Amino acid sequence: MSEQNSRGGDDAYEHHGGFPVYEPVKAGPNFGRFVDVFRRLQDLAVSTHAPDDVVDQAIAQAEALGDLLEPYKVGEGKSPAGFNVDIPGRGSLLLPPWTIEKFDADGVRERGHFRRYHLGGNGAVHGGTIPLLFDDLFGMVIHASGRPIARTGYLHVNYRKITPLWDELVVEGRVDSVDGRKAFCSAELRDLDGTVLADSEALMIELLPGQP
Ligand SMILES: CCCCC/C=C\C/C=C\C/C=C\C/C=C\CCCC(=O)SCCNC(=O)CCNC(=O)[C@H](O)C(C)(C)COP(=O)(O)OP(=O)(O)OC[C@H]1O[C@@H](n2cnc3c(N)ncnc32)[C@H](O)[C@@H]1OP(=O)(O)O
Repeated sequence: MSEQNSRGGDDAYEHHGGFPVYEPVKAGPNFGRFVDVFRRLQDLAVSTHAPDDVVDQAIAQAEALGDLLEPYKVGEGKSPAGFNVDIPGRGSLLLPPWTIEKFDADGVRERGHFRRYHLGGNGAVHGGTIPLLFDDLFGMVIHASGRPIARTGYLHVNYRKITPLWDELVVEGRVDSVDGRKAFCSAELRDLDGTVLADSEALMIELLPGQP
């Protein structure tokens, strides 16, 4: 069934701007573990200082792994990475390993942690990782609200406290108001005591037909 957009259109193509209509790519039973193994390697790649011969062995083994996987490369929208909401970070290594707790029209909440890979300085999460979390959340907020596909016009982040690695944290966002194609959104990142570590406001702009 097609849905109406803010201009009253009801065409499925219009709903997706210039995006292709993706079919869900279901992950196999071992894909979550596949992602976990690579997350461990990402952490180790940025937290080890191994002797040269060990680095040489790691290069050889990683190249062998690359050769194993290379024949299975697929285009955008054809890999389970990024499309499986039951896997932390939807199975995408770009995203931190957060899990969706709430996904409905009045907002989206996710719970998770940052890892060594996301280190900035002096034990804190890298300041560029937090906008990534918010930006992706706002994409899902738009999707959950039933609005047509949108891109981020602006994303403002206030860093209120140091965000720690490894601690369980919660992020929650919603659409606050809508003006034609423009959806004004907000979100907060909190620790489990409820302290706000960062908050964000974003303008999500509905794509016109054919816009990439
Ligand atoms: C991916 C699928 C995964 C599926 C998995 C399954 C479930 C998950 C569910 C959902 C998916 C979840 C996540 C998706 C992933 C990521 C989401 C993040 C989204 C992004 O990460 S996306 C990348 C960063 N994003 C860009 O790469 C945008 C580059 N940009 C443009 O592409 C154009 O900019 C465009 C097309 C946006 C607009 O262009 P345009 O020409 O159509 O429109 P125009 O400029 O006229 O603006 C219209 C009105 O917005 C006002 N306006 C514009 N910009 C403003 C600003 N900065 N400040 C204040 N107002 C602004 C104007 O003033 C006017 O306002 P008014 O109408 O009142 O005059």
